Amino acid sequence: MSGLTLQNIVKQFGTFTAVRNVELTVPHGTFVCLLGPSGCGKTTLMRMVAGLDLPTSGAIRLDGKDITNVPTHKRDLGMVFQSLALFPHLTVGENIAYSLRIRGIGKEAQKKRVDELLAMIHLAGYADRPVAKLSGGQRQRVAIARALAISPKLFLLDEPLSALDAKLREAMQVELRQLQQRLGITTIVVTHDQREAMTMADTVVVMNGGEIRQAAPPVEIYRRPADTFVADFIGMTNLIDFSADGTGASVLGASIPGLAIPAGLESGIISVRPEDVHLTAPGNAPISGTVTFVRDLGGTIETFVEAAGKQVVAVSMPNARPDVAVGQTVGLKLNPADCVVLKS
Ligand SMILES: Nc1ncnc2c1ncn2[C@@H]1O[C@H](COP(=O)(O)OP(=O)(O)OP(=O)(O)O)[C@@H](O)[C@H]1O
Repeated sequence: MSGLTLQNIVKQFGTFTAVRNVELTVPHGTFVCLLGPSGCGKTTLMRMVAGLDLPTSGAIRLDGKDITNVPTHKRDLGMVFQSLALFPHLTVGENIAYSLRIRGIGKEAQKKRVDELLAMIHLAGYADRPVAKLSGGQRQRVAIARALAISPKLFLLDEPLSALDAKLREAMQVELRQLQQRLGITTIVVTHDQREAMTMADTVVVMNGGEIRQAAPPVEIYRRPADTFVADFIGMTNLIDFSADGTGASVLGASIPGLAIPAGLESGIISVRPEDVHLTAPGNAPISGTVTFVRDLGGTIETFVEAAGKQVVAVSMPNARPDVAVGQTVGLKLNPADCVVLKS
């Protein structure tokens, strides 16, 4: 298969298991984000893909070839790691040309490639600038260009945008994704920022405790989280207890017929996105509650409702603004198809 395959990767540091039984396929030309809280094993996994660490067991294949024991410099990688800063005493052009120069590529070819890359990162004409005179965003673009100079098969970035302020960071996320799409390069990015992962990735790999909890396209991670950890980590969802009642489930003190509960499960948690909670008149829906807070964010309106002692959030667009006030009793409609039964 063309692309990267991780087969049953385990990494132990002494008796501590930092990465456990990771199976992952990254098809050629796709963009994967490794996402998870601090200490979940993202960097450890990335370092093994880069050849900076050896797995305790398991195999890594690139385009079908076993590269588990191949040293980093023979893996055909471009890397942007936090620890790999630009060379401060070199110019922008010299930084980008570095890996071409050590491969013995001629001066003319180096210059041509540097100009090509500078145009790609919107810094045409910057070749002779000292890197010390660049802004944070410009530096990050130069680090990206330097990693891409040799046209690697695999592009690895560990928290590449974390040092940038929020606005620049968002702009760079779009830029990085566009660049990757233009080049069609297989790319893996480590991040702990769910919004960043959802913006850029074809596949978001959510990790916790050294394990992959879910690997899926952003929309699926968002709409159909696999378990309570993923739902909670992605955030802004309603996590509601249910108990099976024969025809469906009892949720917030009311019966929701048609909710598909796996056989044998008597109770658990469902995830319902706030945009799938529909507010209606109290007699119009099985669940009723009291409005406790309304937050108008301009683009969306969030209505907080307390039902059966639990807080539920409903999100509406301004063109469907709910006519409700704090203290009012409302009905809550949940469509069984929008309720995701989570693994614990
Ligand atoms: N060389 C090492 N020796 C011992 N333990 C290590 C080593 N490297 C990482 N660990 C441990 O392995 C676990 C995973 O670390 P890792 O750096 O992969 O997490 P991470 O998800 O990248 O976190 P962060 O977002 O904070 O960088 C952590 O508990 C860490 O302390």
